[in-house]
Order: sequence, then structure tokens, then C-alpha cells
Amino acid sequence: MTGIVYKSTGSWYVVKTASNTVYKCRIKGKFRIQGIKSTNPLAVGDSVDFDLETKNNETTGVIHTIHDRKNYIVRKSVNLSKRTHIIASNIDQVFLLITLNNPPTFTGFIDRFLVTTEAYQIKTILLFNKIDDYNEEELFEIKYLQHLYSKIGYECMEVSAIEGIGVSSVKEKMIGKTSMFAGHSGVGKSTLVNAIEPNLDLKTKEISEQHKQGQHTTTFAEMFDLSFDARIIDTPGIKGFGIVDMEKEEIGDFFPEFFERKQDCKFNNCLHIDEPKCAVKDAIEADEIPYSRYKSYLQIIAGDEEHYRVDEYKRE
Ligand SMILES: Nc1nc2c(ncn2[C@@H]2O[C@H](COP(=O)(O)OP(=O)(O)OP(=O)(O)O)[C@@H](O)[C@H]2O)c(=O)[nH]1
Ligand SMILES: [Zn+2]
Repeated sequence: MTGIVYKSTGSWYVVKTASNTVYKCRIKGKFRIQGIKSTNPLAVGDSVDFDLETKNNETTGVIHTIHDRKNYIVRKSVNLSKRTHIIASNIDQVFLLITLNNPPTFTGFIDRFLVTTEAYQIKTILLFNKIDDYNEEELFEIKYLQHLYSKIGYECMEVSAIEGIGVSSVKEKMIGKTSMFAGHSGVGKSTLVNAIEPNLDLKTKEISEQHKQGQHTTTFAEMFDLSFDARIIDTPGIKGFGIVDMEKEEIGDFFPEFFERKQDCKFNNCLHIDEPKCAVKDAIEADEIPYSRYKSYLQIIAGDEEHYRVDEYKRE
């Protein structure tokens, strides 16, 4: 049988088949996935094959195969083992909610987020929420940001979770897909998800009630089916998207408008910092690439170096 992991407790997995039957499953023996040093072998979103087994009148599944992941997001372990915890996999798209103020979302944050999702190969759609709440000047800035990011190739939408503006367009985008919602605390994620699926809140509560027995409420991701052929992955307690390990040389490749121009740089390993005849810097001079993007890029590069040095120091 084949199914998708909807929930993981670490030892048991809730797996749903294409015919919507849910099985409690465990893993057969030790199970290693090539190339990933991970604390958990399976994550929410994984597609798996399993056999059924009946013991004491209870039928459970034994997972023996995991299908290749299209993508996955990780969280680094806090300890020194350098192992990663896979939060979720096979995500079709992430909606990043953005508000100008209340709370402010700076372009530095948006760009860092986009670099991460580019590295993870997850499509990102930018949702400018709370558009009911802006004055003319602020709306102008929202339009400017939309122009900036759509020019790079990111889809942008204006929404008001509270007034229901744009909500049906978001729902349309979600059909047949597995989506996640991200953004700073207070941008309106819960309000929007509620507007999309008013009953989801209830479902979430039902499930967590059942699991209260354990008390230790580890924040595991969980997948939910919505009423209109769409799935949401909820990652309680996971705010950002974690930092992916990136080489300094590849960060620019996750800025699509830099990557596109890189072939015209004099040096094929150009970092677009102080190299001569750099096509990216030329594009910034010509205002074809906004300076805010370049500034974010430099910040990420600088942060990366710092991170690298700290790691080296620890190893001594
Ligand atoms: N004016 C306006 N307010 C909104 C809108 N969407 C959400 N809010 C308000 O913003 C506040 C935060 O909304 P939440 O949905 O709790 O935000 P969140 O992103 O889920 O926040 P966390 O749970 O902390 O991550 C609430 O007071 C909402 O009523 C909107 O479209 N317009
Ligand atoms: Zn260059």
C-alpha cells in the first residue's frame, strides 16, 4: 500500500492512502536515507509504501519504503551532532505573508526567506495581507514591493484576511496542492487560514485533545486535508524556515535575477562584490536590480562568513 505521512510522533506515523483510509504505521527496522544525516527517518509529507499487519485485532502498517522527496525543510539540532531534523517534505508551495507595519516585514527578511525557499526548491507566493488597513502612501509602497518581486518572478497577491479580499484567489491557488503559510508573528496567518477553512481550527483542537495524554507536546508538523482538495502543513512553534547550509559562492544563485546575469560576469565564480566587469553590479547601477536586493545579498554573505568562523573556532 502507498500513502502519505500526515503526522509523526517519532515512533508512530499516521499515514493516509489515496482512498482516504488512515493507518497507524511504524517503520520496519533501521531505515537510512542516503545523504541525509537526520534525527528522524520520516517526516510529514513523505510518500511511503507499507504492509499491513494484524495483531490482537489491531491492524497497523509497517513502512518499508520511502519514495524520493521532491523537497524538504529542516531544522538544525541544537546539540553538536550536526544532525538535522526534517520538519516536512514534498511541499508544493509556501505563502509568505507580508505586512508593512504592525508588524513590519523588512525586505531583508523577505529576501532571506526567498533565498531559503529557492535553496529548498519550494515555490513561494507573496501575500500582502491587511490591505484593508493601509493609507494611500502605504498602499503605494505595497504596490512598489509587488512590482519589485513580481519583476523577479515571484507571484504577488493582495489580501485582507479580515475582510475576505483575495481569499478566494488564494484558495484557487491551493487546489490540488500541499501548502504552507509563513511570516512574522502577527501578520495574520491564523486569520487567513481561518478565512480559507473555518473548520480547520476545530479539527486541530480535536486532534490535540486526543494527544493530551502524553503531556510532552513536542512540536511536530502535521498535515491537514481541507474541504476543497487542498492540504496544509502546519508547523506549530516553528517560526522561520531555518538556515540552509550554503556555500558563499552559491548564495547568488538563489537570487534569480543575479543568477540570470551571472553568465555575463567576467569571472564565472564572480561573487558580485569587488570583481571587475560584473554584470550584476552593472544591473544595479542601471537600476535594473533594486539596491535592497543587493543589500540583502551582502548581508547574507557577511552572515555566512561569520557563521563559518564560529564553526571553525568550535572545532579547535
Ligand atoms: N486589519 C487587518 N487585521 C488583520 C488581518 N489579518 C489579521 N489581522 C489581525 O492581526 C492580528 C494577528 O493575526 P493572527 O492571525 O493571529 O496572526 P498570526 O500570523 O497567526 O500570528 P502568530 O500566531 O503569532 O504567528 C489579529 O489581531 C488579527 O485580527 C487583515 O487582513 N486586516
Ligand atoms: Zn558578478
